[in-house]
Amino acid sequence: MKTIDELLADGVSGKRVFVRADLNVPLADGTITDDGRIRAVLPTIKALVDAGAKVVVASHLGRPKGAPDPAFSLAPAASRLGELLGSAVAFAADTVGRSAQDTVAGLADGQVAVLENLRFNAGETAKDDAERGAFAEQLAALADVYVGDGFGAVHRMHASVFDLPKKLPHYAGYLIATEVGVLKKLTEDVKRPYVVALGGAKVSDKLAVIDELLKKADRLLIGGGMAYTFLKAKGYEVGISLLQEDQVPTVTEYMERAEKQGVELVLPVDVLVSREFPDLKTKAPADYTVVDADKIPADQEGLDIGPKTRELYASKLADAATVFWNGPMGVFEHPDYAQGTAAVAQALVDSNGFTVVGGGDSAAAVRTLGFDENAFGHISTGGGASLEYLEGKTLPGLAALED
Ligand SMILES: Nc1ncnc2c1ncn2[C@@H]1O[C@H](COP(=O)(O)OP(=O)(O)OP(=O)(O)O)[C@@H](O)[C@H]1O
Ligand SMILES: O=C(O)[C@H](O)COP(=O)(O)O
Repeated sequence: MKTIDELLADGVSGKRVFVRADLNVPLADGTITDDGRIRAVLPTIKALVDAGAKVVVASHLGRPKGAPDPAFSLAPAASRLGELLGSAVAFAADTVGRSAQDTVAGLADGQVAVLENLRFNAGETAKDDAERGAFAEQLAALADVYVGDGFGAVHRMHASVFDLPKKLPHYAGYLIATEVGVLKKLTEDVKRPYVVALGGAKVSDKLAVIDELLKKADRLLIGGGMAYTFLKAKGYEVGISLLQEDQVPTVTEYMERAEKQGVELVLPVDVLVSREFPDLKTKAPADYTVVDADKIPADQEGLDIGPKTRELYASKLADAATVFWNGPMGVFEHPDYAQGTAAVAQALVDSNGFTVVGGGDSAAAVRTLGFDENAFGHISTGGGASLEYLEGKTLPGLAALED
């Protein structure tokens, strides 16, 4: 994989450099609640600015349905990027249309533009190679060189991640180089016990990873929205909790395999349940109760791990030599449901092992709950991406940069 240092050594002054970043930041009412992913790509953008490149930054945000949707505009991320750079950043109101073309054409050397959300175009995420390729062609017309630095999205077979680098000279940015360097350590000689904690809400994406983790980890702790598919597989009532019903047989098989292979698969023993999802805007006190994991009422949903589980998970993390944690243990955006996530974060801070936190929301949770980033071995910007990397999968965005 050629890195940005080689590009800089060759000189990029006056060249249009397309930087595929992951600016998929958490937003509340249009305000960024954690800018970690923007800060993570700054070294790459700054180096290009200093070298006199015309920097064209592109990213997705959320999961809009292939058409413009103001709720998913990248405008807040563009203005935050400008603040962090300390200079104005141009913003194109579309991704490949007239606004993008004019904005890029108007860039002076050392200036930065951000394009509107890549996923406002159906071609970005299209399954059809030709459709993706056609969109990549339009993106390629905006640049001379490609720098891949959106680590959080490298597991996606998307036009800007996979097809575009094939059409332009391509390099890996500093973030991708750092992320791969650290995660590689977890795939090569991992120190044991190796404990993996999994939670979050992207359950269908992440359940598949367990298949591979069962071969690698000594202990798996399951929390967050992921836990309820396991509790269901144990035959428990999960009420209206997040559930991947079609995955129940697979999860049953995982539990059997874990037992056979001597991998400890640890599930919540108690949970915080409520009749309603909390108000994340007002953060009004939630109306919840603590119940044992086999006593979830049919009309309620599990929104965090309970106090007994917090203690149990902390004890299961205490002797770990290596920890990988992806996905909050509960709806941490509301203070009443942040306790499980905070307990796991604290256990990592207390650990003497090498600790890695992966995921946009997990990283945001750690920071918004007031933990010092330096207390962790590494905070990865990729959730699904880091999990799939650990799985040993070929990631489209890395494969394209290696070509
Ligand atoms: N029990 C639960 N029910 C519903 N949502 C939950 C539950 N537990 C956690 N969540 C939600 O999971 C979300 C984070 O999940 P996600 O899988 O996206 O995490 P991540 O891996 O850190 O991020 P990413 O994969 O996007 O980088 C949070 O918004 C949180 O509120
Ligand atoms: O948040 C993430 O994990 C990345 O930005 C990728 O987003 P996606 O899961 O919507 O592809």
